[in-house]
Amino acid sequence: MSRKVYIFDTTLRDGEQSPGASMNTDDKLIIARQLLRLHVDAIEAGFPISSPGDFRSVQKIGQLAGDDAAVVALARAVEKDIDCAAEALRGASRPRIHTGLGVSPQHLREKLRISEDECVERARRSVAYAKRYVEDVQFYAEDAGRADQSFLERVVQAAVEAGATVVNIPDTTGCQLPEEFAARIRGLREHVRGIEDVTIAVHTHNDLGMATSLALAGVREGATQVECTINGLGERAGNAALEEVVMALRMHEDALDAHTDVVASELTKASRLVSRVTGMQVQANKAIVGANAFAHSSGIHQDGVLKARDTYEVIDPDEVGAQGSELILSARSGRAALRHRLAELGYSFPQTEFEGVYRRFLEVADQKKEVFDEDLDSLAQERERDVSAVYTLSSVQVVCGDVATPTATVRITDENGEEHVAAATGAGPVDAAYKAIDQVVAVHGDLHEFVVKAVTRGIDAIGEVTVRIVASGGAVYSGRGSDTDIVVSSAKAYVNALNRLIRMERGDA
Ligand SMILES: CC(=O)SCCNC(=O)CCNC(=O)[C@H](O)C(C)(C)COP(=O)(O)OP(=O)(O)OC[C@H]1O[C@@H](n2cnc3c(N)ncnc32)[C@H](O)[C@@H]1OP(=O)(O)O
Ligand SMILES: CC(C)C(=O)C(=O)O
Repeated sequence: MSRKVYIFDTTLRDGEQSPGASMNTDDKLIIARQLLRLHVDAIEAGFPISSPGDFRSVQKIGQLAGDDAAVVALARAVEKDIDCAAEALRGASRPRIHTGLGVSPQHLREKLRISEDECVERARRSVAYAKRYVEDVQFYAEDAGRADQSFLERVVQAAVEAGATVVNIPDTTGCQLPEEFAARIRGLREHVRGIEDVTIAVHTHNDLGMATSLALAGVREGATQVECTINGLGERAGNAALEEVVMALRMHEDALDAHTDVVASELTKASRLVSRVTGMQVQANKAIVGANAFAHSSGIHQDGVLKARDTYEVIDPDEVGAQGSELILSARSGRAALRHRLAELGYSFPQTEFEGVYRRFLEVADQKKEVFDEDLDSLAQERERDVSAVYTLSSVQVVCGDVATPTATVRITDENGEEHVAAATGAGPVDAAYKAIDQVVAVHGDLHEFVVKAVTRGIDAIGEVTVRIVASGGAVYSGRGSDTDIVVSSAKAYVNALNRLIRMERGDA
């Protein structure tokens, strides 16, 4: 059995420090319930001295969690903060006070304005003070990533001697390389006496986009607690994303000799919940939980995934509670994906006809970012109509606008393969196109009804036109056409209705 890595979720504390992600107590409770469903080991619920609301959040989450997770309250290395944290945690089954201070030259000199000796002394005192309230005291060495290593070891030694149960080594500014951070953890394990009896935690930030790598580098060197947030929320560029850490540890359990007890199938739900509650959108290409995490839009990838999912997917979407893989149809898609999606929608075409559908699909896809199911319905139905066509509209070109006389030129191919070209003017571009069509097609019907509607989404939607024409004998024929250009849809619909009229008159409808 590999080592267990404790997942310390700080979505409600560091995550909430993301600009724009503030949460009230009710918001925090909603998220805390989901964290419990995920089986995280510790929930950092807030910073009680910070505000009465955060105090209440810690209190309520302490009551909610029961024995299922440690509930953690943050405090500076300041007695009144620790008193307040202890008070908020009163009644929690598994309370933990998380106290500490900056240890880098920048933090000592510029922010705290204290000497190294004073820092060591404050670390010792604050841990010992917190121990008066709770057994479980976690010490953080803020900005450890930029600290002098031997000084960091001195401070951590003091915290361990004062009774810290967990020592948290943050790369607060996310500036280290993974191997540098790993060396810090290694150094601490080699030089701090008694550290083998405490949990080493890593708390990494994403300023260089390496928060997850940094956390895993720490785990490789013996850290057994990772601090992380859902969706990677957190101060500035955020923290290590919980979903990334959990899935990376699942995938590399043997290499890292480590596992977590997080219920991975709850990850997608957790991500969506946090996004909804905080109003912080998850970027589409976010690992594990982004909208595109299991979406494939290029033909080569789609073909591969259709043949065997693992050609391009290393995580089964079900494993993280996502709703399966998705094929996004675009101009980069190939025949395999189109044929597959058409079949799912209930359309199948012989190979010769399919090539025509594919060509039309590419024309539409070149005009649209994404081809939706409704577009495919339209394309497939259009193809089904075209198959029995007497006349096929090859192209329509119009000149129109408020100063031009609307003029249309149409190219129409008849059933013998002969191409006809005609041009006409009209009251508008559609009227002009219909008059040009009338010059080529041997029959005529009076336009009785003309309806246009967008069948797909967006400004680049496919517009579908339905017409009804009345033949000289009074019979009514309908026709339908679709295209991203509604003049083209209109012309196709008219030709489609005329084809029906002709076939009926010939008796072959
Ligand atoms: C790395 C991290 O993410 S740590 C967590 C960051 N989170 C937050 O800051 C959110 C909650 N913070 C707050 O609500 C407020 O900042 C409070 C209540 C903690 C303090 O408020 P104020 O008393 O008004 O102080 P202010 O925020 O202006 O400045 C922070 C003070 O704490 C000191 N301080 C900062 N960290 C520590 C620490 N770990 N231990 C001791 N003192 C500290 C600073 O040096 C500064 O002291 P100074 O006023 O003597 O210069
Ligand atoms: C409070 C500590 C752990 C922190 O958030 C940081 O150093 O980034």
